[in-house]
Amino acid sequence: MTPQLRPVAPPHVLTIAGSDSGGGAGIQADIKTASALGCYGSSVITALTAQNTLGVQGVHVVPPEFVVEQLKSLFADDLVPSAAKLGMLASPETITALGAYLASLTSRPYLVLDPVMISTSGHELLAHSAADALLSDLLPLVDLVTPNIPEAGVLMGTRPSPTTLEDVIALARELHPALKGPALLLKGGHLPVSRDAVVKFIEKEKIEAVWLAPPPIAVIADYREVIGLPEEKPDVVVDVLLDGGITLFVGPCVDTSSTHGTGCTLSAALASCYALEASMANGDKAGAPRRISHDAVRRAIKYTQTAIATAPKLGRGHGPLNHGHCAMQRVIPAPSIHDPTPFTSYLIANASEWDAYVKHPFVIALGKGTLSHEAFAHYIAQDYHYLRHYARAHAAGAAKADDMATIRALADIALHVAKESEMHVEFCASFGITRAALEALPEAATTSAYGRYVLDVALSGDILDVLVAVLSCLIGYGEVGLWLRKQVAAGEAVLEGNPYRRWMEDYAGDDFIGAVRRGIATLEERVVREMPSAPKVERLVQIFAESTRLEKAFWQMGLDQSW
Ligand SMILES: Cc1ncc(COP(=O)(O)O)c(N)n1
Repeated sequence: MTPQLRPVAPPHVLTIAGSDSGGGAGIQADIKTASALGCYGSSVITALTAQNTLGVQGVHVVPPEFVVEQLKSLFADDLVPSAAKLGMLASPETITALGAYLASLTSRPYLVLDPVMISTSGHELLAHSAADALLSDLLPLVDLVTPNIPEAGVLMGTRPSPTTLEDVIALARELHPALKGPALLLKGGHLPVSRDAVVKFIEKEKIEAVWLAPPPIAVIADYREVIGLPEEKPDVVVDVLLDGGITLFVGPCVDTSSTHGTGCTLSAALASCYALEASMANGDKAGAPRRISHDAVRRAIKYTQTAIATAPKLGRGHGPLNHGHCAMQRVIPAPSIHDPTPFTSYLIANASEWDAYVKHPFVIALGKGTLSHEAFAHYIAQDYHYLRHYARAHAAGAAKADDMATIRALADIALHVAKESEMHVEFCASFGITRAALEALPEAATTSAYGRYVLDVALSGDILDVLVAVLSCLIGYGEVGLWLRKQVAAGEAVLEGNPYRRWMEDYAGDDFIGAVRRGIATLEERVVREMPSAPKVERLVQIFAESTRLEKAFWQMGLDQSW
């Protein structure tokens, strides 16, 4: 199935950097990153490099006036980015020209500067003497700067050679005020350390750490100490964020030579994650806070790490990263004020039987009060059976969730379903079917097919599968409830004297609609967090379409009173 592209404007992220003919770093890495993270990428090119995984064979610097001309084309009230990253700036003249242009803007995009100086292959991409121009002309305008340890040394005018985490943090603390403005993310990739060292440090200094690597296991560390073993080997990379406070981002150290373009990728991911968050908060308008959240930093680092860990082995030297590992975000944008529930909208748009389900003849007859008692009684008794499976599916989902919010959301719905089933018992009583008779009634084939499909997905799938399998029923009934309410207002359905009035009011009521909203929010948050791959999205689309088809068959079973 081909996912439909949805007409939602993605946040715009600009890269001001050099071109890498090899495609692993510079402009090429940045645009791939922006696209993979669901942003629109544009570029202002400062230099062309003849480059591959082995090294840089040549550099052709773009005249500074032409760099500014490119910027003017974008900012001429046409393609104005909400965030920009600056990478290889090539010359002090370009830095000065860029600084003057950016300072002249009435509203600057959020700016992330990766002070690229030397390529991984050892080629000088910006003379160290340009550090002064960076410090005086550009850094005061920038919101976040992301040097690695050697680049931090050049900006400080010293040659520090930190050997411990303490040294790295001291370097960050010394450099930050010298930058005169921007937040600092000092990347620790050049000095992997052990998890033990991180734990000791954060406990001693009482500072916050965000663990992207498996967190340390205290009893194992304790055991090592007791039996006198040396500390664990250096297996994590610590990036230090100074933004008023200090936070360590601790990620796994991946043993690989595929690291070409890592700095470019991370800074582009930071600009993208900022832009995504700003678009969620402010609909991509000016006035978003010029401060990147720790969650956005965590997401950008996580994206980059996965790109390193899954890098294809290309070329004979330092290979490029795998930028496309979460490229599905191109078609499923993050929630924004334009569309707060893009993933749910996407699932519905791809479920061809959605309308046939929510506007089924059973529903129409129920709204008019013309549905036969027998048809409704058959339906409600089977729905009682279905709800057992449905409640179990939520409980299975709660058992698979790994965070309290999701556990609570799913357990709440399981409980809600159990309560909802009491309405069925009461309805059945009014039709002369006792609770005992109801429970003894066999499941119709359609009930088994649907109930057990949902349960099967819940037991065999992951948490996203569960959330999607139960969604069609949850939001479909809310949709039916609200649609019937509108039909009543339009004179197409009736409440007065309708034997199914309570059913209609329950599914349009605040209690049920609140559960629908919470279900949608849980799914949308999860999708943003997990960034599922394109094949995973296809699987989710298929699960939703299948449960929608089975929902439609369920109404039909009621009409036909079939077993
Ligand atoms: C055009 C350009 N920009 C930046 C880098 C730095 O990337 P790396 O340090 O991974 O070589 C590069 N090699 N080429």
